[in-house]
Amino acid sequence: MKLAYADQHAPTVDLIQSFSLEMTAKDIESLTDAAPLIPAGTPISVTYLPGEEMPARVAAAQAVKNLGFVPVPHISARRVLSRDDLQQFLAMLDEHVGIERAFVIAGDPASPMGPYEDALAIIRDGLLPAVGVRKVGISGYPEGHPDIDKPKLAKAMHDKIAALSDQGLEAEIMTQFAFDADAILVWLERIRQEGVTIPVRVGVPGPASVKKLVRFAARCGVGASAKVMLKYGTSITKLLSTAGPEKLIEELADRIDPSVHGDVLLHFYPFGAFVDTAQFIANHYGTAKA
Ligand SMILES: NC(=O)C1=CN([C@@H]2O[C@H](COP(=O)(O)OP(=O)(O)OC[C@H]3O[C@@H](n4cnc5c(N)ncnc54)[C@H](O)[C@@H]3O)[C@@H](O)[C@H]2O)C=CC1
Ligand SMILES: Nc1nc(=O)c2c([nH]1)NC[C@@H]1CN(c3ccc(C(=O)N[C@@H](CCC(=O)O)C(=O)O)cc3)CN21
Repeated sequence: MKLAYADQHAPTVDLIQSFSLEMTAKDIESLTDAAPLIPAGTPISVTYLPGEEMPARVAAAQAVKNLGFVPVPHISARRVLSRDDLQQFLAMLDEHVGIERAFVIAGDPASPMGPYEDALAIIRDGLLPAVGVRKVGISGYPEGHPDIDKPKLAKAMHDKIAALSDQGLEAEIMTQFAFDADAILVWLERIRQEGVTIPVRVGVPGPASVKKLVRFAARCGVGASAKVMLKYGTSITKLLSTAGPEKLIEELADRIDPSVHGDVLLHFYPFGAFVDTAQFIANHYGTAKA
């Protein structure tokens, strides 16, 4: 599938082809409204946030599937209360949805709420292929992680890729969102030098008020300094103004060299503004026909 890239600047790679999106369990109505704007077959992640019930997450994945998209349920290892709970969640997804993809992440709790310490523990448990999962997303941190040092992140990435490969599963990286093209490009180059060849979906924010961007950045441990936000195309003094990722995407499209940065796609984080994000993508990059 190729999407038309409507910008004047011809990208060196077709960065926007087959982008992915993210929703929460609360976004089913927005997903339904936005569906005509989104190409069939688009992967749509369903987050695993605290305070959501399992059936709501399953219903969201079901809506994704029914509307013609590919559900990518998230599993937050440290938030899983027991192996039974995880098995139940996966069985519900299998029965009511039918999933071929999932995304595994440790999660923010400082210590595990159940038996799974990290994403690797979920993968190693082997429950995913048993319910038909064939492709698994893992994290990536273009700007590093505030609480996990670089060697630990690199080791975790390699261990997860190896464990997925051992089970015959495909792997891809979906990164934490970032505002800084330089940081993203340097990180991509580094992981490729370290031998990571799997596709990377670079996480970018959807259009949002500067206030919301700064709030989410603080909450997620992402840099949003005055300097970085200026490069992104806005100013942190204009808290109520809206900023989209168009400059960041244009810069990435101009500068990504597949021989250096590998296979790179985009993943949009709407932060609650799902319809606005789908509209933004359709407006800027062409309505998406397979
Ligand atoms: N990228 C994203 O979209 C999201 C990221 N997160 C963040 O991801 C972090 C790590 O997840 P993964 O990259 O899947 O790690 P991971 O499961 O691959 O673990 C890597 C290493 O970091 C340690 N670790 C994991 N979570 C930690 C935490 N909260 N505090 C301190 N050490 C931790 C693990 O024990 C392991 O040694 C979470 O802590 C959270 O901050 C959470 C939700 C979404
Ligand atoms: N470290 C870390 N922890 C996370 O939980 C996290 C990340 N990183 N990176 C990005 C994703 C995206 N995440 C989220 C978290 C919350 C909403 C959410 O609650 N949205 C609200 C409205 C948004 C608002 O607060 O204005 C909603 O109702 O959907 C969405 C995405 C969580 N994520």
